[in-house]
Amino acid sequence: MKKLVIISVGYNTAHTIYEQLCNILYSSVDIKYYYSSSPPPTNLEVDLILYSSEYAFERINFRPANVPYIIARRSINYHEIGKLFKLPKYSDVLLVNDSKDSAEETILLLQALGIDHINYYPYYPGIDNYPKLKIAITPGETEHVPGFVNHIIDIKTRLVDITSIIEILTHFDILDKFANILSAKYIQDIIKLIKTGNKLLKDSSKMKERFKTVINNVHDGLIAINKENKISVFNPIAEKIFAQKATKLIGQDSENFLDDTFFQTVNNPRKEGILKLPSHELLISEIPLYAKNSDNGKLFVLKDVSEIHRLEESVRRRLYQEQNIARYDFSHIVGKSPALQKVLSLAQKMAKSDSTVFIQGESGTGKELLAQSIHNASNRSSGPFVAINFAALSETLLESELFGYVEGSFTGAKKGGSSGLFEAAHKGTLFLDEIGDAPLPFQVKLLRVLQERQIRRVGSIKIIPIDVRVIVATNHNLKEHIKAGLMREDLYYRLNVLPIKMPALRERKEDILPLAYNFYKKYKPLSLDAKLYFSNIKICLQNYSWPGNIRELQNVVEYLANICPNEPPQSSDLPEDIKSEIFKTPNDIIDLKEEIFAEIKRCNTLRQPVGRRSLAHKFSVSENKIREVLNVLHEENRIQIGFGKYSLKVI
Ligand SMILES: Nc1ncnc2c1ncn2[C@@H]1O[C@H](COP(=O)(O)OP(=O)(O)OP(=O)(O)O)[C@@H](O)[C@H]1O
Repeated sequence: MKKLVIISVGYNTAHTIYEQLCNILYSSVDIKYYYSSSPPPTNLEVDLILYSSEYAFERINFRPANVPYIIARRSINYHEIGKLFKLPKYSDVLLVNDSKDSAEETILLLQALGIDHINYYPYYPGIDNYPKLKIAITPGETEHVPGFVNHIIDIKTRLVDITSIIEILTHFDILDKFANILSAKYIQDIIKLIKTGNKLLKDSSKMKERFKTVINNVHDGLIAINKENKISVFNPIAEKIFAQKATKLIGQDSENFLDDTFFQTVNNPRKEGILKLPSHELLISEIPLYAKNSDNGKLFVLKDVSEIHRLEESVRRRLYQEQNIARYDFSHIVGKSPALQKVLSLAQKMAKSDSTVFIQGESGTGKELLAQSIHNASNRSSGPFVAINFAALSETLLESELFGYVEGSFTGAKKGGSSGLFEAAHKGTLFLDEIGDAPLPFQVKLLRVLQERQIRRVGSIKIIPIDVRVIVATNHNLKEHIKAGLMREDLYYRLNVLPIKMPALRERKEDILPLAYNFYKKYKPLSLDAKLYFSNIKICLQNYSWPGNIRELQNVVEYLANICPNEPPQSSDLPEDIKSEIFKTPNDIIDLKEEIFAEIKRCNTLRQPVGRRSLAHKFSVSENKIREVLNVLHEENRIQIGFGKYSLKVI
């Protein structure tokens, strides 16, 4: 069996990389690992050496003659970085690693991933000038964290990234055999990441959004070409980008598929460039495979440029939220339906007052968007907008998070104590989301604070006055909650001062298409005309009940933009949930459908006029019923619907 040796400075890194590679290669390659305090024997038999970093390569003097080597490119351990999102903006932290280079490299990597709301200060053994900070972040090197730090965030050892793993597989000539496992592992990693994101969902749904941003960062197209210039890897994202199946291309000469323009794009010293395709633009990076000792082909990493813009936008948006700023105002609320316009005009009046607004509405109808808009139209707009989600905060955390605490008030309390979210909202607006989920014992305290407009930090006797405008939101029927003993009646009446109800999307069908166009333009700014894009599925979108409201519509548009990036989707391309609901046709329509279809066909053959009115007359049903039947036939792609007497045609 071929032998691979991992060389690293510390044990943690060596062991983590060993586990990662065993997971992929266990039956085909014999893997061993060594590190500075357990160096490899000089007579070691080895076919390939993997140095964990440039630093390990320089530091550990193990260079057997004629043995090829790879210096690993390493990526952040995506499972762990959720912890960093919880740090407030501009936190000063030490980034602790085993060397200057690795500390600086980790900082760059984290920043490149969009985690740039923190001020990082590198720290490593031997450094002589550093701030004495309380928080340290380290990728698995906890033993180097200095004693004055009292909060260590271990984001665990960085893993070998997919491009280096492909280099290793190529070297052992087993890339073809493992390509599938590799992409499966890669996908598994992403699935794990999504699972972590789901766990965090309990903490906050916003956290999940941020996770998604990171997941998207690893969703790149990959094409590998071996030294004979044949395509050896063509991952699912590349399949989508080029609308080609990997099974057709693997083993083919790359020149038969990728033309000169593709190769010219990366023919520059940076090995990177933008390729303009008719429907979108791609950022292509070329990575030589196993370049150190011999040419073993190359890997191309493809990123959709509009996707990069979208990610940047979304990271920026998250950071705004971090700063307690309301990002949206009434101009961001899309929709002209009378139901929505009525709500907006009421909300604009409410914005001028300082009384508590009580927003009721199903999940995903835009309650937070409305709350932010009210804040921005109020005379508190230059003050903070602080959102608290009761569904996301555990009962034990609530009090300290909201009211703050003093040093020593409970185990784990920070030195010097901390202010709470009520104080953070001083002179601004406090948005209490999912108020129906606030635990009963806490409701008493909340009521007192709302009445007295003053708080006391946990463990303190000092009273702090607060000047906040309160907006609450709920998707529950709180009167039912009161009956069920889940909500205090006195709190309910304290909050229900200016009630306003966000209508569900199915109650304002006129807004569905404008919203869909709006989201599509955001996802694919360079693509097809939005109206044209949705032309085949307009009726389906309008007929669906949208239980998840605008958030669900947003997701469906994103889904379609991925599934049908280059051509307008058909009704068959819609997600299963939607298809199963809208194609569930009532019996009377099924009974009529075939007869009406036969009648249209007969009229078309005889070149006789046929329209809604004549059909309603012939079958003695209302024109509305005929319209429903025609819509079903149209969705089934059996007829075309136009205008006038000859408007109906069998396809
Ligand atoms: N009228 C609208 N125009 C454009 N985007 C909208 C509109 N309404 C909602 N959205 C978008 O839909 C998503 C869901 O909105 P939001 O978070 O405000 O809903 P919510 O009712 O507060 O949901 P939940 O009850 O689940 O917290 C957000 O991304 C928001 O920007």
